[in-house]
Amino acid sequence: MTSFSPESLRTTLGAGLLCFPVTHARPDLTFDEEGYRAHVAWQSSYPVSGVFAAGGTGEFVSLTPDEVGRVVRAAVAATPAEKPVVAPAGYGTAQAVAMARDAEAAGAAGVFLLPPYLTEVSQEGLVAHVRAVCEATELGVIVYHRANAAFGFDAVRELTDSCPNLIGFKDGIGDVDLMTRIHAGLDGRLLSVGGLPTAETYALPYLEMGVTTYSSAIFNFLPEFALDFYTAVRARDAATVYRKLNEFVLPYLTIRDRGVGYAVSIVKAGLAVVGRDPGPVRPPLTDLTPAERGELRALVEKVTSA
Ligand SMILES: O=C([O-])C(=O)C[C@H](O)[C@@H](O)C(=O)[O-]
Repeated sequence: MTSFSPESLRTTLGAGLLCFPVTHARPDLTFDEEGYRAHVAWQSSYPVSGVFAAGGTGEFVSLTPDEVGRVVRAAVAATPAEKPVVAPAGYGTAQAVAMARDAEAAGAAGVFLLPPYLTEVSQEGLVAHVRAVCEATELGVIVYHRANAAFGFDAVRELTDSCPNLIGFKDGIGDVDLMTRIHAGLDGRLLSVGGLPTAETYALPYLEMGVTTYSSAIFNFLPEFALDFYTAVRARDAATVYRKLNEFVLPYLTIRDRGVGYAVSIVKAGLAVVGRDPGPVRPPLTDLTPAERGELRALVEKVTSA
């Protein structure tokens, strides 16, 4: 059982960088639990504020519900007890509710609610979906504003009024208007999380909208770089942030943007480049080509030898 109340989870997560580990796969695409545990143990030995198992970067969409349970339990086992592990929930409402319940049983400290699968959704339906998940668990819940789960401000306010354990809002759309409304209108009720692909790109301007933390996929393979970047953001050290954007993040985006879905594939490639190969991505994602991996290697070597 977790020692984190929804309120203590909100405060803890907001105080540092968030770790979103990739999910390790063997060449035959089965879950490589041993490799995953070693990776999470390494990642959570750094001063991150929380570990989000099997999120977008963790290829949630390609895992079966049974595998999600195994990944969450492996993450809980590999993470020091004082750090919260947040478990994913998603697909339709019934499946998301079942995952939220299992998160508690697995020893997770919170639930990360990913967008419903496939269908278009109305604001009313989205509110009912989130409310059902919040009511199914005592854990703090963070919703992911992305794709078809595009919340309007009224829906967010309605949910904060009716769901005391809704603690966080992660923006994966780049919705400046909404993030400003949440910051200005909800008086810190929700933890705002920066969650766009390669979140470092937006971290400094987002801080002005009360977004004190973000999910760093780069942290998977360049933890020191990602933590130094986060420290510079929180210190509002714009010169350092822009130097680091120029030396690594922006050229990295150029490689990432060569392929659809590469925001995740490039992270697994980055780990392979630093000698910690997590195995291939699962379909429908595709791996970087050898030439693209070579470019990434040159970029990583430049930033690690500087
Ligand atoms: O659900 C996820 O895994 C994310 O969206 C987090 C990523 O880490 C993203 O913020 C990024 O690519 O930096």
